[in-house]
Amino acid sequence: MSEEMRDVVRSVARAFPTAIISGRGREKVEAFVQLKELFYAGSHGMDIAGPRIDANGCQGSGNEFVTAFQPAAHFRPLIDDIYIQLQQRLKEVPGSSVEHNNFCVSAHFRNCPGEAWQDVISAVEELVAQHDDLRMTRGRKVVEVRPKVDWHKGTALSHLVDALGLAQEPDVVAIYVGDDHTDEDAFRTLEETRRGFGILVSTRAKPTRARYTVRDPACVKDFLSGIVEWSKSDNNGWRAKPCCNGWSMNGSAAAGSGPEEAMQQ
Ligand SMILES: O=P(O)(O)OC[C@H]1O[C@H](O[C@H]2O[C@H](CO)[C@@H](O)[C@H](O)[C@H]2O)[C@H](O)[C@@H](O)[C@@H]1O
Repeated sequence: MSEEMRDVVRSVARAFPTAIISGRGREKVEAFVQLKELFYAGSHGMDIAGPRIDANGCQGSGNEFVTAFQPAAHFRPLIDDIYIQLQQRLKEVPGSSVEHNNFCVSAHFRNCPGEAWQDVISAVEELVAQHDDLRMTRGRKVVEVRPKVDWHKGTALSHLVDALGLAQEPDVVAIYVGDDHTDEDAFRTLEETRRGFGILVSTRAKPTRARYTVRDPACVKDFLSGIVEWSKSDNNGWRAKPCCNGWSMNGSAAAGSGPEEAMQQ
């Protein structure tokens, strides 16, 4: 993550509750992003943590994160075992690699020569077939083993909205930005619950449940900067709150339009 992107994400998180929801293990994402203002959901949302909140609902002064929710915690021993087994099975497949993401395991084939990627998929399929409580999902040049629980990036997003007490708030709009196949779960959830909208990051036109598309991370940064500017305007109802669940108000009032208008700029 560039420093410019980190700065703008920090500014967004200081204005509104902001989360990173990723397929990676949570601590990897935290180490990569390095922002204590955020909520983090690793393992496709199966490992959720956020900043410590004090009794008044304000963000505490410490840097420590509070682990808030791990809906597949009991799967951890099985996932550890699957990681070892997959390493064993794929050690002869050139270019393959296996990654432990806490509550799921990724088998990568991005660097496989020729048709070797098919061996990766076959190995994962065979392993998953031996366990009724596991399923295989696909990402970009990666297949993953996940617990068969009804939990994904979309349910994690809904959980955060509920847990932060925002579900009943009028005029709250959740915005989810993502570029991966697995982000479609969150786009779909927002569309179905009408809690907000998704933004797909892609240079190619493709089927998506996201309402909008932007080309690349530079466009995402511009959009987030627009959100930060809008947050300073009188149109932002959160400005009336002294503090709330991990964000605090700062910056001066400025004329601005809504998030959707920022999207279209
Ligand atoms: O954060 P997400 O969009 O949910 O991505 C989750 C995956 O992230 C990592 O894979 C991605 O980066 C790899 C290179 O570092 C690339 O080969 C892969 O195509 C990308 O999806 C992570 O390695 C995977 O385990 C996660 O599933």
